[in-house]
Parts: sequence; C-alpha cells; structure tokens
Amino acid sequence: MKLAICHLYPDLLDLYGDRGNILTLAARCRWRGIEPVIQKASLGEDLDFMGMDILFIGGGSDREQGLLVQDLMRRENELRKAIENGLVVLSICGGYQMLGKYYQMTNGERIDGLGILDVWTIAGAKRLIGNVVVELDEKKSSGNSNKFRTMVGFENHSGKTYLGEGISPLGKVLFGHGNNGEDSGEGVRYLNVFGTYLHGPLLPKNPHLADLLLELAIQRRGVDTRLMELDDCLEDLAHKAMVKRLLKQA
Ligand SMILES: NC(=O)CC[C@H](N)C(=O)O
Repeated sequence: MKLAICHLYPDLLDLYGDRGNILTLAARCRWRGIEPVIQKASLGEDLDFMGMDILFIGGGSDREQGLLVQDLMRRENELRKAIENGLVVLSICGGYQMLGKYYQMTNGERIDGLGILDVWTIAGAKRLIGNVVVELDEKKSSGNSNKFRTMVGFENHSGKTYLGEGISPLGKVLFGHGNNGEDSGEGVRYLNVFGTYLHGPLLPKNPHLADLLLELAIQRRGVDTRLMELDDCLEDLAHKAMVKRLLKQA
C-alpha cells in the first residue's frame, strides 16, 4: 500500500523544524510496510488535492504568510473539495491560521485566509510562547492507539485564534496558552482537518496523533485495517515525563 503525503510550502512554512512531522509520518508508514510517497509543493506548483492522502502545512512568520497568501487563495476550491471529501490535513500555527477566515497582524494589516475553518486570528500585544500540555477531546482524537489523552509541544505565536459557533477546540489547555490564552482551548478539528499551535515537531512527541492521521487516511481509502503497534517506549517515556514535569509547574 502507498500513502501520498504532501508538504505544502516547505520553503516558506517550516518554522522550528515542523518538517519533522513529515519525517515521522513517513517513518511510521515504512515501519509498517506502507510506502510513503512524499510530495513537496510551493508557490505556483500544481497540486492534486483529491489525489493525496495527507496534507501538511507548517508554521511561518508573518512575512512568509504574506508571501504565500495569493498562491494559497488560488487553491481554495480544490482544497475545500478535498477536505469535504475527507482529506486528512495537519496544519501548524501559521498554516492553521491560514485555513481560517483571516489573520490580523500586529500592524493591523489583515492576511486573508481560506475560511475553511470557522476561526479567525488577531495578533495580541505579547507573543504566546512556551511549552504546552493539552487534554485531548475524546471524540476528536480517538483512534486505535488511544494510549494518551494528552498532546504536548511548544508554542510561539502572536496570533490569538478565536473559534466560531460551529467548531470546538481539539483539546483543553492544562499548561501553556493555546489558541488565544483566554478560553483554555487549543487547536481545532473539522472533518479530518487538524489545526494546532503546537510545534515540537508535534508528531514525534505525540506518536498517537501521527497514527491517528495515518488511520484516518487509510480509512478514507476504504481499507479496513488496524495499524500494527510500534515500539514507542522512548517516545512514550518522553511524553509522560513532559506532562508530569509541566503539570507540576501548573
Ligand atoms: N509559529 C508560527 O507559525 C507563527 C504564526 C504567526 N506568524 C504568528 O506569529 O502568530
């Protein structure tokens, strides 16, 4: 079996090594005998969203977000269609913001978003920076590997993201700021689209989430299979240690 994984704007949205999410998905495929077909695409390059299984969009600075917005807007219809068809998307920070309605930067200028997620972002006076522990919403994150109900990482953003009526957070912040540092929410899930502020990279620190994305992508293919368990003892130890250390500080 092959899984098509696309890294969109790897040259512009790759803050804090977010490409590690692609490496993690690819490795966890290979360790199970699934062939990952990795595609990278940036400004002006053609993409077939319906032909891919997982789309990844990383984080970036305000400047880079401004550079790619026109290109991203041109892709709206195709991307929206694929998302409504169940395309699995992981979007981190800036990438997450740009799937929302807009991102208003500290200078008051607004960068339009795709409006696929019912969220909007307004830059605050101070950056939200630091380690984060999130208690995942059961319904939004349950898969075969439910070993952890937590998600860990770090955040560094000026944008504060607010959620509309029809969408709720991916989880509850136990340590750190999350979407906006005000309502204890972090991230969102809409259909198979996951948005989060957590860098780390996210997936090596949360292998259960990597497997959830892979499961969803395989299920969308109509393949009824359970992913083989991997030996994540080191990752699990690191995850549990981070949760324990940070919650002691909370
Ligand atoms: N880490 C990021 O991707 C930052 C996103 C956006 N530039 C902000 O500062 O909020």
